Amino acid sequence: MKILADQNMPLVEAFFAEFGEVTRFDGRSLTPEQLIDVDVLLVRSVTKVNAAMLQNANKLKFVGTATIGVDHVDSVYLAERGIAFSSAPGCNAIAVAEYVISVMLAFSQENATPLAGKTLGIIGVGNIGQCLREKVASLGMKLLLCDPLRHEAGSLPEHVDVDTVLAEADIVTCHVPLVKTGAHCTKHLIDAQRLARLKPNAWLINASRGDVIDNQALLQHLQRGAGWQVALDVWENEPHILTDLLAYVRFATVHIAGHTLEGKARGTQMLYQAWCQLQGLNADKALAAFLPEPAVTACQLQATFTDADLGRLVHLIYDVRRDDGLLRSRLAADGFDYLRKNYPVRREFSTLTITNANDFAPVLAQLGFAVVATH
Ligand SMILES: NC(=O)C1=CN([C@@H]2O[C@H](COP(=O)(O)OP(=O)(O)OC[C@H]3O[C@@H](n4cnc5c(N)ncnc54)[C@H](O)[C@@H]3O)[C@@H](O)[C@H]2O)C=CC1
Ligand SMILES: O=C(O)C(=O)[C@H](O)COP(=O)(O)O
Repeated sequence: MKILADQNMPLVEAFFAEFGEVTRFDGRSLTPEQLIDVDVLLVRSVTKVNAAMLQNANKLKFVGTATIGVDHVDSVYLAERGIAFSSAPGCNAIAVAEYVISVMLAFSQENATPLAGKTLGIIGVGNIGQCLREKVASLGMKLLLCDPLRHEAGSLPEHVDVDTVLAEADIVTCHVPLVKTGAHCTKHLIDAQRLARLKPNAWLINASRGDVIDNQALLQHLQRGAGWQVALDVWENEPHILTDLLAYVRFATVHIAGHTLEGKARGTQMLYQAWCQLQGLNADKALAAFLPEPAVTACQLQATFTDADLGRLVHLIYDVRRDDGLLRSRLAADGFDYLRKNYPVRREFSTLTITNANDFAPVLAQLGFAVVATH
């Protein structure tokens, strides 16, 4: 059996080698010819899987994307061809939520203003939005939650509309899927008019898809002097991003919000599980067996630890400024995709065990750290 897998997907050999021969490909330059005689295709977000790509796929039984987003896959076409399809819902939700927390704490430090008391607006309260909502629950922030689909389904009674979020939140973060048509279209959900609703000193974060915010409109607002602080992980027209924006964006990263080692590896594991289910097999391989020991695993707090140290602790595990620095120093020389492919290892908060947390135990546990109870 032939398995074709994106070269940026970890652990494919560990999970899939028992089923056949694994060959790797470059996600952006896959051609239809490479799909001849292939049984299983495993992609990431940069590969368009559609009728044109699959025109020569004579044996394809299964397509898996090790991502949350599915806007690059024509799932209707796959269903018509009888090709099974699976994505990896929630695989890197923790990573994206931790990216947002790192951004907010960095903004908080740089502006010498605490997060407590601020209003955080979350647009899209699915796996990522919900994970973020839970992680920040002990930080003393007021939350405004916007998800019309969940509201209509009766699972988010506290929903507020997007215009209210934009007008009232101090921090706005986007976690919607990219949907290009229909009543809940999200392409340019935040357009020039909606941007104009933002508070003068708002912090705006996008780690969903670049097209959700009209990048030209954002640039024009910022050039005209809008005082927002902006963090963009995703951009319109990746990898050829609007570089004029960089001068106005405080934290600019190369679509890596979800790229913890755990998040990427979980994506592969979920495809392995989906493939096993399709084959009627037991999925008995565990992810933990394949993950390396993190470089830092334990941290003991001192009695002098205060609220102001929370940012330092979070940034010990993940500081968005590292990735902003990589983009700014290396984008011109190396390019967007090279930086994504060679992304330095990043681990989740849960890999750090904290002792002596005392009064900070609840907030740190809520954020996702492994807190050792003290008596
Ligand atoms: N930057 C990165 O590295 C990553 C980006 N993503 C992006 O984040 C998106 C969201 O991920 P999840 O939360 O896991 O997806 P999800 O499908 O669990 O949740 C998305 C939520 O957005 C809501 N939604 C849809 N249209 C909306 C609208 N017009 N206004 C407000 N809410 C709306 C849905 O009802 C749903 O609850 C993904 O589709 C993907 O594009 C995901 C992972 C990593
Ligand atoms: O899961 C998603 O959706 C994402 O955006 C990924 O985390 C990042 O995409 P790729 O690494 O697959 O390009």
